[in-house]
Amino acid sequence: MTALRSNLATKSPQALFLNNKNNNFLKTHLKFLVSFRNCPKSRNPICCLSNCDQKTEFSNEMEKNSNWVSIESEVGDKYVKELEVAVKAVHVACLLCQKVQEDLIFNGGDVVENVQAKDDNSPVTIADWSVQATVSWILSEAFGPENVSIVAEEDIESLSKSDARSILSSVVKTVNDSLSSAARFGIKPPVTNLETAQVLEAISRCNSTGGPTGRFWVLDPVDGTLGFVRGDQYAIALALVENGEVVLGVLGCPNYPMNKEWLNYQNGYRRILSRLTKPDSASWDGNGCVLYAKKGSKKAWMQPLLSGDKGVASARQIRVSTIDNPVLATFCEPVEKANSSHVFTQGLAHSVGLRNRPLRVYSMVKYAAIARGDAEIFMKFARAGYKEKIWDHAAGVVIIEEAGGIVTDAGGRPLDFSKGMYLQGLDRGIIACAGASLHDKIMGAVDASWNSSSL
Ligand SMILES: Nc1ncnc2c1ncn2[C@@H]1O[C@H](COP(=O)(O)OS(=O)(=O)O)[C@@H](OP(=O)(O)O)[C@H]1O
Ligand SMILES: [Mg+2]
Ligand SMILES: [Mg+2]
Ligand SMILES: [Mg+2]
Repeated sequence: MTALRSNLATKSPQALFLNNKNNNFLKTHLKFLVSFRNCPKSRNPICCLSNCDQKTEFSNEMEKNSNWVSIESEVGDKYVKELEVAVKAVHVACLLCQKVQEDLIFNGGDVVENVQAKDDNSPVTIADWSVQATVSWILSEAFGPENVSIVAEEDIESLSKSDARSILSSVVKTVNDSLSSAARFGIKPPVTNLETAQVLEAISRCNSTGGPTGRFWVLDPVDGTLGFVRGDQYAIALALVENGEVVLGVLGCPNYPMNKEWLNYQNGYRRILSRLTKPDSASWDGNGCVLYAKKGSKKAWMQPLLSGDKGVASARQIRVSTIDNPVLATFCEPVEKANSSHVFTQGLAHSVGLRNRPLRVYSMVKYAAIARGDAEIFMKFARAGYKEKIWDHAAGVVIIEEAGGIVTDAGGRPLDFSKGMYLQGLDRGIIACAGASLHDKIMGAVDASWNSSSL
């Protein structure tokens, strides 16, 4: 494992609200009775723990610490528990990442030590491994390890080597710190801290290779690791695939606040700095957001990321933009030219009349921007031979689709999540749009410019 010394830093760096229809979480996990009253803020029925007459020690602790807002649940009965657990796990993971990122960028965290290079020279950090271990542990606890199959990005090969002892102990500490404060999300922490072997086991348990049948989770513990180490945007992406179809998607975007203006800041370092130095600023709405959707519900939701001790609002529905005129549309693409051809998309943008500057943002935050209506088009054209991985797209695709958008390859076919860890058979690139009319225009432009491109 080689330490990554390249210029990573060159850019400087609830009360338990539960819908009363589907409080499976309480029934299956907390094992105590609840009563309901109407929440004045959300007008939804909320779980009123203080009225419980069968409180356990755990529930008392939960009440003290919990500021969890749960699922606005018009999602139907299927996958309710899966969605609740997934959203909670992503909240926990977001807070974990925020802490590690702040430590890395502002508290003198050791970049050389804590950011490593993989064989393909892409970065991996203690946050990537820690999130993978944490989410894997939470899913296994909730559903039983024998029922949980996960396809995820990271493995333990390099982490298990003798020269990685220090980074491994940082991962173990980060996982335990994160799980010990997970009660605020209604997750029961481990009775005692996880041992190193248990953390390694949780990471390596994510060794499913996916496929066309059965059920598996798809996890990108930190998507946009480069953005993460540069103090910029990144995402935590968790999806559930059943019989080759993405049925749930949850996307945590810790640096993408509810207020979209902050996304346009060109300097990620400053964006985070603002959060640290201006917590009371009127225009600063604090933390990031968590988006989620269930296939077929025709609804996608966004919750504010909970910072721990603050009160919270409930989720709100999100919808793609109604803009269908390319002149007014904004398109997103990867920051790194190596990940998608900026030259090709520039030509294409010109040919369809896109005038706005492209929004270059790391990670699946691009999918989030389309789903929230903050941008209209996402294009990714990787170099020939690059195989897109399912964890880089699964959660984002279902969220955009349920928010009213369209995601296909450049041949107009839906992305195929049934062929293992790669998006096999992808035609040229990925195009996500806020609506059918924009999508048609972009598809036409791709066909017109493809043969003259060098891709
Ligand atoms: N060469 C190449 N071509 C295409 N795609 C690649 C390439 N290398 C990496 N990746 C994958 O891209 C993920 C990050 O994608 P982004 O769209 O966020 O790109 S960028 O960071 O904004 O440039 C990134 O995800 P993470 O590893 O989770 O950060 C990779 O899976
Ligand atoms: Mg990724
Ligand atoms: Mg990743
Ligand atoms: Mg990676």
